Amino acid sequence: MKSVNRQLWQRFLDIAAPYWCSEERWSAWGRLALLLLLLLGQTAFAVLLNEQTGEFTSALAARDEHRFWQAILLCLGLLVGAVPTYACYYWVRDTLGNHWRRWLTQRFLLRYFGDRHYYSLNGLAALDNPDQRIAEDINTFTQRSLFFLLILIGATMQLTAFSQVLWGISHTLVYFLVVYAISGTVITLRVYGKPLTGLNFRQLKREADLRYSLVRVREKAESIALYRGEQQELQQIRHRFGLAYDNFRQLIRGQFFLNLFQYGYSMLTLVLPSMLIAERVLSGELEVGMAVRAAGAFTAVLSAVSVVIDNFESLSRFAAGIERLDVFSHQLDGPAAAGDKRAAGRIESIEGAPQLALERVTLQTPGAERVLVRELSLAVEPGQGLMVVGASGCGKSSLLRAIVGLWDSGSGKILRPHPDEIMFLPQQPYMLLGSLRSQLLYPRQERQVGDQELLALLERVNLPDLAERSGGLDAELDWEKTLSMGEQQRLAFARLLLTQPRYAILDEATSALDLANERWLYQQLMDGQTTLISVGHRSTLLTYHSQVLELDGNGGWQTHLAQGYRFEH
Ligand SMILES: Nc1ncnc2c1ncn2[C@@H]1O[C@H](COP(=O)(O)OP(=O)(O)OP(=O)(O)O)[C@@H](O)[C@H]1O
Repeated sequence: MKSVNRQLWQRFLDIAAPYWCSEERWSAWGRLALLLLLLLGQTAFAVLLNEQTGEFTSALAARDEHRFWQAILLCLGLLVGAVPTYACYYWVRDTLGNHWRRWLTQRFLLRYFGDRHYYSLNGLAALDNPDQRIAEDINTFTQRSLFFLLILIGATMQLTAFSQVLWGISHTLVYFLVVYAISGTVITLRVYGKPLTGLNFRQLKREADLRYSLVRVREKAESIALYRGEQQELQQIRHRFGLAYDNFRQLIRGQFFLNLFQYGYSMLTLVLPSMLIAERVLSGELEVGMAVRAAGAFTAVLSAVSVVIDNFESLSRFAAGIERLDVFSHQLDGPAAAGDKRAAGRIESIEGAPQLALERVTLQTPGAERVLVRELSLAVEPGQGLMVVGASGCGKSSLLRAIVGLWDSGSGKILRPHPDEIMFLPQQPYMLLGSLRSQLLYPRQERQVGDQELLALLERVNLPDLAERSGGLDAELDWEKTLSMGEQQRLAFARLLLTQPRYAILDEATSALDLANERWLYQQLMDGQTTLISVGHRSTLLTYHSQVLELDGNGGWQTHLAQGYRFEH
């Protein structure tokens, strides 16, 4: 238990500490200091109010009108200061939490998009739902961290302030409290600690899985509708909901036993302090008001020493969230940090080379299940296009992935020009959410290109009326749903013509087009300075390339001159 807790504490620090040392540290520490001041104010007001409550109760018992009204007036005066102190406390706390969340989200996002982790971590079994971790777990982390930090500090202040009051009234009550609180905390941690944290961890995952399956239905609505796959989807979503539901049922059960313990523990204290000092009040040694003060101080000290017990449910949820963020953070630090002992080696990458070349490249699938290409060496000189051919599943797309650096399992060396000089067109074009203008400029939105040039570009890819019928270059539509696959492929080609990279890698990028359109687009590309590397199943494409690389699917390969090559696939 001890080592688990220490680990958790370390994990917490790993995630939390960078913000407090960052460029925002001064405002962060400033806000925290203000919060502590406000907390101190809260404790002071609580002590003073408790004192005056005892005072006017004693005044009532003594039927002393003057003393009573004096205490009431003082109480009201204290409230004038207490109310804004309490309200400001929450305002400052939540503002600090919000700033921390912004900073931490930004940091995770940069790491997620850096080194293309969003791609390499995709589908990793150890890392479910990174989206939920970024959108929700970070928010919960920052809010809960402040919440617990402050209640711990608040509890310490409360303990210091009220235990003095209580000590002045009765030593027995203090001794009793210490034993009572320690035993309660130990029982809670021992009995409920692990199971509740585990259940909360699973709950977060299952809720995220459920949401993801619903998002998928929204994204793939048309395919599901065409297949009439509603029953299958419904079953799948029900299954995921069932898992979340069952886990939550277990959580409720665990929570029930925790509540039984918590309420038994705290309700006993309604009578215990009065029982322990009753004799001294009855004998006249203490005033009645003292009993009220003692009860108030007792409750305050008890809630201070019982913070773990009282907040155990949310603490276990917090611990589960820390674990999820910690795993995510380690995955973002790279495979070595995440403990990924991949069987295969890595293909070395050299960027900024004058031309594309492969030196003794052996390419494997990411999990090293299959060797797709063995010891491949070739160079693609400028103007000398390469066409990759072979039967379906032999590894053509995978080789292209390796060429652009997405896959690197294997050995050998790939030399490639600077990434800005290469553009990849996948078979399924990516249509971003945004205007027609941003589709054309993607992925470099910052370029200043005039409307006339963009309209001319649309004409060049045989989409002359697209802007007009869509409502102009700035119209925002769901392009993936409103354009046919062939139109999307032509739009993607327009990006290529606009960018005019030195190398274009086309993975069946014209598969949905008729031959005339395909010929027209390739011809446009040939007029520029772009060297092509294509995967395709049509022999008509050979014309635009100088060499052919043929893969046999078992690691074997052969190169041929494109001219005179006989297409067999
Ligand atoms: N992420 C992955 N993990 C493991 N294996 C994969 C992965 N992606 C693809 N594969 C496997 O790698 C092999 C090559 O796939 P690839 O997509 O490169 O084939 P291809 O030659 O482009 O096929 P097609 O002509 O049908 O598009 C296939 O057997 C495929 O199942």
